[in-house]
Amino acid sequence: MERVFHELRSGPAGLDDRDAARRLRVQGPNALPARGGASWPRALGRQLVHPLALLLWAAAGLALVAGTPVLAAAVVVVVVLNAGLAFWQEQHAEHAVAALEAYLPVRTRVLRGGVAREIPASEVVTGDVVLLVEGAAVPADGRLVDGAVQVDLSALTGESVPVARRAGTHPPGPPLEAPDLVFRGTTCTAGAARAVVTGTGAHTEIGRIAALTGHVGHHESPLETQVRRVAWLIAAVAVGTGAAFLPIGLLAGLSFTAALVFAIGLLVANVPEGLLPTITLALAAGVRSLARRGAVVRRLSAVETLGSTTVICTDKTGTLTENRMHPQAVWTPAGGRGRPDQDADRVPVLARVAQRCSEADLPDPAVGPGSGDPTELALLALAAAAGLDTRAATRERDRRAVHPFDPVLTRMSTVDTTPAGTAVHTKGAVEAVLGRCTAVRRADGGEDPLDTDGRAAVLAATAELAGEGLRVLALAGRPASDADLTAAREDVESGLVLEGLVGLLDRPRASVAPAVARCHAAGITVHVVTGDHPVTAEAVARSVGIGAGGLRVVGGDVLASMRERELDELLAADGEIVFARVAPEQKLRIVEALVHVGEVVAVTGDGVNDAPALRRADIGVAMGASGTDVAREAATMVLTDDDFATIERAVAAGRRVYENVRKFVVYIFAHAVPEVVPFLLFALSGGAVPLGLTVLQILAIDLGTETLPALALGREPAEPGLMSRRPRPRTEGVIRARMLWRAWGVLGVTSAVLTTGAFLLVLLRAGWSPGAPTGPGAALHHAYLEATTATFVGIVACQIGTAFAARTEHASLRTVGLTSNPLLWWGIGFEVLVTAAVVYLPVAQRIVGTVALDAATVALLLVCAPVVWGVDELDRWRRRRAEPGQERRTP
Ligand SMILES: Nc1ncnc2c1ncn2[C@@H]1O[C@H](COP(=O)(O)OP(=O)(O)OP(=O)(O)O)[C@@H](O)[C@H]1O
Repeated sequence: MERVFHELRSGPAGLDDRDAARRLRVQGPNALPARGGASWPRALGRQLVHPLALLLWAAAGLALVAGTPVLAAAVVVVVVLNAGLAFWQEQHAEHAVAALEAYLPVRTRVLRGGVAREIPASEVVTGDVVLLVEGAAVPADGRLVDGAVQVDLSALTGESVPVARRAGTHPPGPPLEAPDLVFRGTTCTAGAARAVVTGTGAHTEIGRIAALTGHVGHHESPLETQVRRVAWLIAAVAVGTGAAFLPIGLLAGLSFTAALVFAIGLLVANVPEGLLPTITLALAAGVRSLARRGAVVRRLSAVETLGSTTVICTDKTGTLTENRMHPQAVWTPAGGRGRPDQDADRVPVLARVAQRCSEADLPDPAVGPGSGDPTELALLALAAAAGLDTRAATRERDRRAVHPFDPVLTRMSTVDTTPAGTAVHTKGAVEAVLGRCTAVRRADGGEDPLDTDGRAAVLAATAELAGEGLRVLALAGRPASDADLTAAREDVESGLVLEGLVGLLDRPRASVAPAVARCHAAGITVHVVTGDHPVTAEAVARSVGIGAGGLRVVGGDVLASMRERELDELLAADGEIVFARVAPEQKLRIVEALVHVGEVVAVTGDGVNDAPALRRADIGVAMGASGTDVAREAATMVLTDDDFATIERAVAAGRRVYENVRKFVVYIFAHAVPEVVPFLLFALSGGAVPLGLTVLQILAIDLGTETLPALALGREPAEPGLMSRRPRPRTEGVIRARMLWRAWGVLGVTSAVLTTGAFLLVLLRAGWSPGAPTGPGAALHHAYLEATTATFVGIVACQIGTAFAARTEHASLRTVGLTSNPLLWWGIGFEVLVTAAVVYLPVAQRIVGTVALDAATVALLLVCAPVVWGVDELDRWRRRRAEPGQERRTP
């Protein structure tokens, strides 16, 4: 041991502050090396060669072979610009996820100059002595110098069974198997130990495993998988339509080259190559805005699952309540109920137990801010108010043995030296302590045996306090002998004398009741899963509105005796449930049953034992402020403020992102109809009606005018009524039949009628009749160019109308406000500029085949925008009237 300290120029008291600061400057922060910035060319390259891009490259090749270099070049421009945009979107998304780490600073406890101190894990240096406790992440590689812990090495070895590590022996062998070494990236699942840091940052085992450094990588979410499939389906349809156009075009009298050019145009226009990156970016934007509001989502794909949450299983303490406890009531067998500040005679006996049986530190200007479990802090406050010495140092000095708080036993005991001799001190849940008592304290300090009446009196007092929502703790003690120092826990915690009860008030957070109400409106069921007393839990649940439509209370013992089928039936029935006195392991059972009955479950947790339930749930929610590192690692989402209301906000955000994806899918799909109809008309009329749109005009729409409004729709604020609808069924695809009907049948057809009408109107105005020649050199050629330009401008105008229509799925545009998405206005502004350039700039005119339009025609075309929007607005109004309240759940 001395050797390792000597080598690291440190000691059992750790480093002093100046030495640590110096080492930090020399060694650099304890951070893993960032991923190489040089990977961007590859990322960009990937966008150029993904399958849809390859399809477009093939189209460009065909265009070249067909002798139309302008078209080939245009397609290449489409591919390159799209790749650039996709690359930018992906980088943006990746940065958003990487930046999340800043919201979750990992802290760790170290000894500096002999004093325990909490510091950011990034400031740990070699030679630091780190204090490892249950639930803590190991911040750096080190060697244990004291104590023993169980560590979960799965991040390094893949082996999920925790292994024991203890100070002492250090036989030769591979470091990962050394019995006294611990590693960064692993977590302690039990025990307590001190370790001296031997390596930080890149000089750790995990730092060496380069592959692990990029763990924030992007896995395709179910949403993206679905959309990718749809994109492929549409690509296949596009290829099919293109291929079908070839013979049709030939039959209608086109030359082979012209038919091929149009076939390629159709294909390029309809391949939805920009869809996927737009979705990734929308998810990332969702993740970023969530992080700013207290919910750090650790996977992009979780955002969409969040939106379909049907059940939230929440803790009580800290999540529904403030986690700041105050002694509100005391009760002693001799004196009965009293208030701690008024009935001073009842306090001292309780205070003596509270003073000793604790691991918390009250805030003290001389030592530092307080720390520890709020229950213990409240009891210590009671002891301090009674004038007892509550300093941790005094407590440690007098302590002879400790049996730590065990969430299954729900009690804790210590054996301490006191002025009156050695004594056992026990505190815990009333049932857990009362069962170990054989006597109660009399007013004169003597003892009375605990008989049935005495027991009934204690339970009645407990029920009364718990009914007021108080957390009730029983305090007990007895004189100890030397045998108690080494005796088993069962024996130490036996023959106790009950001193009395303390009722602690932990107020519900003000934000919770409204959030619960919003969950109910959104069709989400809220169950409470708590280790606390059933009556306390029920009172707190009711006070925040949980169980407004029926509340059942199920104790951990009842739960333990239930068969799986019974549990399934219990959970499938209506109403909400308080699971009380639940052991952490039972949480997993509840979550599994909920998943089994088809619910989408979000579950909260903070302890080491909660990790399996957090992993099993669809959304595991860990507490960032009070939870353990182990719970954070297992969770999908970490709440930086531990507040239940944040979960509800995250669900709302999840729903919003999902709906926004649908919005831009509607928008992107809608333009296919007005683009394809001119080709159909040409083919079906056997060439009597000339083609209403040129291939390059289609490309100009796809490229210049469409992308930005689609991106803006991904940022659309929440639509009114979003949280008064039922959760989306897990099986429901992002693209629904009704949505396609809206995109193609309503928006698409309206646009097609308008733009084709405009095209024919311009031709007819110039004296055209079906079959009249319109090709180069013909008298009607200029009118024909004017007419195709009108189609082009018409489609852009229709898309502007579509963008406004797509902003809401159900509500009217009035309810969201015309200006509530400024990004969309910017997008449309850009769209208009590009269109004007294409129509009026001579170079563009030459390439795209447009001619300048007169003001009257432009004015006429602009009317298309409000018409398309208006038709959809009417359709939404009709749907809202046809199904009033169908989307709402009866409360
Ligand atoms: N430090 C402690 N010492 C002794 N007993 C305790 C201590 N903390 C809690 N208890 C008792 O154990 C019971 C269960 O506590 P536990 O911490 O498991 O519940 P919880 O997790 O705080 O509740 P929730 O699930 O609502 O957050 C409490 O009702 C209390 O009676």
